[in-house]
Amino acid sequence: MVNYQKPETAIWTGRKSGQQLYLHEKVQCIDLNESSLDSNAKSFALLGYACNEGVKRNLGRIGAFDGPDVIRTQLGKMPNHLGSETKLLDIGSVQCLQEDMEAAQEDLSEKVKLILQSKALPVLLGGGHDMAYAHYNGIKKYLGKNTPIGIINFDAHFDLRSTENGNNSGTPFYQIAEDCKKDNAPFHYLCLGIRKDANDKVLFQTARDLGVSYIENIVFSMNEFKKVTRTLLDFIKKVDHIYVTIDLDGFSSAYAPGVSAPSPMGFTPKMVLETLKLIIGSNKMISIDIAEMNPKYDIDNHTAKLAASLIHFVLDAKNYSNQLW
Ligand SMILES: N=CN[C@@H](CCC(=O)O)C(=O)O
Ligand SMILES: [Mn+2]
Ligand SMILES: [Mn+2]
Repeated sequence: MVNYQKPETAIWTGRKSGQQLYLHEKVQCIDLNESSLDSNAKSFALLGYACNEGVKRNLGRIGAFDGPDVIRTQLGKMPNHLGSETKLLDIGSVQCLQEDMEAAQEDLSEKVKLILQSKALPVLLGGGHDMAYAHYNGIKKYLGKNTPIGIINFDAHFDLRSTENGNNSGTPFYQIAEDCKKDNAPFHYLCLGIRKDANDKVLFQTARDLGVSYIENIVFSMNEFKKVTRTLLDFIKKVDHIYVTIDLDGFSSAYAPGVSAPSPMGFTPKMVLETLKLIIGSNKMISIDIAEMNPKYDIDNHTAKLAASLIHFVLDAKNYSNQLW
C-alpha cells in the first residue's frame, strides 16, 4: 500500500521578512490531488520518499521514514537567493505503508516522470537508498529506455547487492543493472567514496563484472582532486543525461551522524561541492536526490542541515553556475 502525503505548509516556517528573503516564504506547496504541476525549466520540485522498508529489509537502523520532513524543515529556514522567475515547489511525499516498498517505488517513479515533463528539476528527499531504483525508473520513463542515463552516486557503498533475498536499500543499482541487461542497454554507474571496510569482496567483484567506475574514499579527497576530475570528466562525456544521488552515509560521521550506516572515515562536504560544480557545470544533470537521512540518529540536526545545505547549493549552482566558478 502506498500513500501520497500532500505537502504540509506547517513544516515551512522560519524568520518572516514579507519579501521572500527565506525559502519557507518562497516555496509553493502543490497538492497533486487538487492541481497539476505548472512549472518551467528554471524551477525545482521537491518530492519526498518516506520509506524505512528497504533499510529494514537490509538489516539496517530504522528511522529514514522521517528523513524528508527534517530536510524540508532545515531548508525552509535558509535564505532565498532565487530569482522571481524561478519556482521552488514542494509536491509532497510518497509514503511506504504496510511494507509495500515496491508500490511506493512505482508511485515515486510516476511522480518523477511528472516533474520532468513539467521541465522542473526533480530534487528528491529520502528515505532509504531504495529510492534510487524508483528515481532512475522515473527518469527512464521520461527519456525512454533507449536513452543512456549516467548514474553518479556519492556513497560509502556500491549498493550492488544481489536480489536473491529480495529488494532492499542495498540492491538498487544491481536492480538497475539487471534491467539494463534486459533492455540491452549500457549500464553507466560511477560511485564516489567507496569504503573498502564497508563493501565485501563479492560487491567489488560485482562492480568489476558490471564495468562500474569507482573512486575509493581514501582517494576521493581534495588532495587527489586532479585524479578525481579526470575520472569524472571521462564518465560525464559518455552520456547526455546524469542522475546524481547523494547517500549521506558517504560523508564522514563527523558531518553526517544521522544515517543508518555511518562512515567514520567518509568524505567531506567540500569534496562533494567541488565535484557537484563539475557535474552541474556540464549541464547534463537531469535529476538529483539525497538519500538515507535518518533523524533518529542525528545530533543537533547536523545531518539534516547538511542535506539542506547541499540542496541550497544545487539551487544556487543551477541558477548562477557561471558566477560560481
Ligand atoms: N544502503 C545501504 N547499504 C549498505 C548498508 C551497510 C550496513 O548496513 O552496514 C549495504 O548494503 O552495503
Ligand atoms: Mn547507498
Ligand atoms: Mn551508503
